[in-house]
Amino acid sequence: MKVIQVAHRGGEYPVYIGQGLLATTSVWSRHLHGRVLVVTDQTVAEHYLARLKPVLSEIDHKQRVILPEGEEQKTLANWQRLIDELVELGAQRDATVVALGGGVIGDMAGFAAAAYMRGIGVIQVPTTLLAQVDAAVGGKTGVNLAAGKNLVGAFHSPAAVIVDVDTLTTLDDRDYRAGLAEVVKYGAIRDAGFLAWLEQEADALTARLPDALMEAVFRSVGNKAEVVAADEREAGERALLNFGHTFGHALETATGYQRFRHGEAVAIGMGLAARLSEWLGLAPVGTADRLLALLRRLDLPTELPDDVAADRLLALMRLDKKNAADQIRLVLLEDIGRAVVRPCPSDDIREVLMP
Ligand SMILES: NC(=O)c1ccc[n+]([C@@H]2O[C@H](COP(=O)([O-])OP(=O)(O)OC[C@H]3O[C@@H](n4cnc5c(N)ncnc54)[C@H](O)[C@@H]3O)[C@@H](O)[C@H]2O)c1
Ligand SMILES: O=C(O)C(=O)C[C@@H](O)[C@H](O)[C@H](O)COP(=O)(O)O
Ligand SMILES: [Zn+2]
Repeated sequence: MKVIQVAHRGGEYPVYIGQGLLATTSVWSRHLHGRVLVVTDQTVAEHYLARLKPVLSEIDHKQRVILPEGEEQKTLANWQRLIDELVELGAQRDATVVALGGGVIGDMAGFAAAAYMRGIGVIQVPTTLLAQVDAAVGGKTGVNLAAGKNLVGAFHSPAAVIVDVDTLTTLDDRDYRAGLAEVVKYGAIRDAGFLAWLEQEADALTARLPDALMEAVFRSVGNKAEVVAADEREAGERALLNFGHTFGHALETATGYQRFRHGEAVAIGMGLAARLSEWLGLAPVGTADRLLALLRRLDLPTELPDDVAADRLLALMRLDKKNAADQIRLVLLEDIGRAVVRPCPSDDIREVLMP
């Protein structure tokens, strides 16, 4: 097992990465306090809820809630359901929420923990690649609105993150590949050496070879941990983690959170942001093609669908949380491994939305 410590304003928390951790009581014991609410979704419950038995057997007051799955379920209504479950459990300030699942469960359960009694503990137990390399670390929690992605939420650091890479064996191909998009993101924005390694290991990664996969998870979490420790509340550098997301979130919202996985929308968005970076003369010619080639090798989508209008996407991008002074602010590349945030006029953005 490897452990990465993540610093935050209240102290630090460990991210444990290894095999068989769901049932390793010694990893869990010092982080479980008070009454325990385990939050998961149907598919994850079928695969993994029983594995928590040894860990939960000593807890007298516990409850589990199994939510319907999918991005369209990351709603205030389901968040409210979690709050109601905490009340019914008699959870007090010392209670613990266990978020067992992908990023949807992690964001929603984390937000319930952030809000209930103004904040109780949460242990993030990510079971998708995307959640292991990104969503579970850093304390961003929240839900979507019909008007926009993650528009309601809070920063709430977990007490611990338990990454059991064994869970990735049951993940379907589409969700696995979606997770690779966020892995590529770290290489693109801040770690050119990692991107070169990903190019070398693309086949091993699509085949889920254990050594390559473990290395990808570890290096991704390391990158994320460094960024969020330096800028927990997104006052500066953390915004770079939003590379591809301004386009991606607009695409997810425009399609009712039902057509694209988050990672797929981010892959399309990273391609657009890279093309725009080149068109603006910010990144050297060839930067976008290199990134797009890697995304395609990983079987990720890179093109906008024909039936989503550019003006609809632009309208949704105006609601992005990075914006200020009525300007859309985008994460752009200066090169592979170097990113910046820049205000961008709509006419420039149209260049890549309507090429
Ligand atoms: N908080 C953050 O910093 C952050 C970062 C990145 C993404 N996110 C959010 O994460 C969400 C996307 O997360 P996701 O890609 O994990 O999607 P998800 O949570 O919807 O999970 C995808 C699917 O995989 C299934 N699943 C989960 N684990 C499984 C396993 N081990 N075996 C088989 N099936 C399994 C789920 O039931 C679901 O159907 C988005 O809402 C995104 O906004 C948040
Ligand atoms: O941790 C962050 O910061 C990120 O931006 C990571 C993103 O991958 C993630 O999708 C996040 O939820 C986006 O946050 P938002 O603030 O743009 O909604
Ligand atoms: Zn993301």
